[in-house]
Amino acid sequence: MAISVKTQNTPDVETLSASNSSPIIEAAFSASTSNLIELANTIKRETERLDRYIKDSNLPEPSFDVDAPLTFTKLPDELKKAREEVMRATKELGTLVTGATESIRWLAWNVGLHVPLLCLHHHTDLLKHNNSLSLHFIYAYRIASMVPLHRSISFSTISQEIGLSELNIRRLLRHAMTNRIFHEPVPGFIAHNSHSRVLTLPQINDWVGFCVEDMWPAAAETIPTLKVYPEADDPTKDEKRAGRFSGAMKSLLGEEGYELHYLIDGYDWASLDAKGATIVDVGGSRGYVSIELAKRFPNLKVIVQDLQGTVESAPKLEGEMKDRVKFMSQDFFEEQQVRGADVYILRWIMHNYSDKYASRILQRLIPALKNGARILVNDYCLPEDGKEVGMGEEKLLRTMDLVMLTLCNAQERTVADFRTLFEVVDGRFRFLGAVKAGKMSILEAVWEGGDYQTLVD
Ligand SMILES: C[S@@+](CC[C@H](N)C(=O)[O-])C[C@H]1O[C@@H](n2cnc3c(N)ncnc32)[C@H](O)[C@@H]1O
Repeated sequence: MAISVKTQNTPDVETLSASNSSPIIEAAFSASTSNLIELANTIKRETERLDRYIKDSNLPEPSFDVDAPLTFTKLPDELKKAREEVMRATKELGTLVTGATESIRWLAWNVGLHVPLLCLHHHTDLLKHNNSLSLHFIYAYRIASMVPLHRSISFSTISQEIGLSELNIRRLLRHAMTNRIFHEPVPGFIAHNSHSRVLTLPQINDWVGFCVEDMWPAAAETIPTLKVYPEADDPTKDEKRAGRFSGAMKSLLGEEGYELHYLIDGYDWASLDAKGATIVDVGGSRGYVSIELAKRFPNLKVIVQDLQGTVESAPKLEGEMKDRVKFMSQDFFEEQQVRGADVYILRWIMHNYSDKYASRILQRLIPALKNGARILVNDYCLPEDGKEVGMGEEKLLRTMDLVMLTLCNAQERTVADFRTLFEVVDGRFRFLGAVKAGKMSILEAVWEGGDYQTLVD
């Protein structure tokens, strides 16, 4: 399937700085700045739409109550935008009424009072250092699982259990409460609310641990490290941290925009199914993408590849699924063993590596490719100019890019970066473009070199 792509002409630095000082651009910029009433009206209008939907559908109201739903209700497509608008406008209005000086002061200090927690931006809010401090305490001392769900517990009991002074427990937990994590129903006693209960979920706990114990210290070291190692393109290895990172990333899977149907419905698998195509899921983990594909398309044959340990922990399949979904160990930095497949999928792989290593992954595929073979990359795509996605989503993508630098010496890429990567690896790849699929994109290239036999034999 050919995917069309919008070509981008990136202005060079001189053009940019010249155009930045242009009065026309400045006028357009200030005209596009929302005023307070407009923002407030947007919040009111869109909140009313959400509220109406919740009432009409007899859904529980969002609240901080301990038994309140832990995620905002799943919305029909036409209302998803309303929720995004409420989050965007609330944040913008808060920032405007805070003013530039106070905004920057408190951004650095990180009180973040007007920033909604656990909304679209919660990934980035967890990175703020004072929020990280109180969250780190809760994570490191397992406070969320120590507090009974429907009863309160005193600071002094916690103090006896964990051997920290009551003073320090109180100040750390009362800071967390300013972020709506726990509440103090009577002085000296804390109890769960919905935002603290969420910390008892294992994958959210992994996410928080990964933010406060891996990303937070790593972020503080990033600039000093860049001064010593300006290239920053070799992958880092730490088994314990890699495990927590993987758990944290899996907690994203249930979230809006990451669901598998975006990949399954976002590509023409039906044509491949019609010809009984073979798909190789490179770095396919325990096969959850491939198993879904095989369930939906009964003639596809899928080979899931990963490192030995992961393959050994893959689920044992039964019946005809066992015949169509195979697991094999394959290091993607070694020559690809499955020759002549129709499609090689790289889902959530390339963003883990700098260009130096991502290009090796593509190179190792080449000896196995037949003419016309497709390479599908399912990954985030950075916006080219900040205008393709909303501010919230752009923040998420740009933060993810910094996280990949901080943690893995890796990077997110724009569509143009992916195109260049394929072209630089081998001119016989023809890059076909990208389509947006939820929060990620599906990028496609076709191999127009000879068949693997002629290359290898
Ligand atoms: C971020 S996960 C992506 C998993 C899966 N593709 C998905 O979409 O969820 C990266 C996967 O690459 C695997 N991996 C890491 N290094 C590898 C290597 N050198 N060769 C093959 N697989 C590797 C990991 O075990 C893990 O399953």
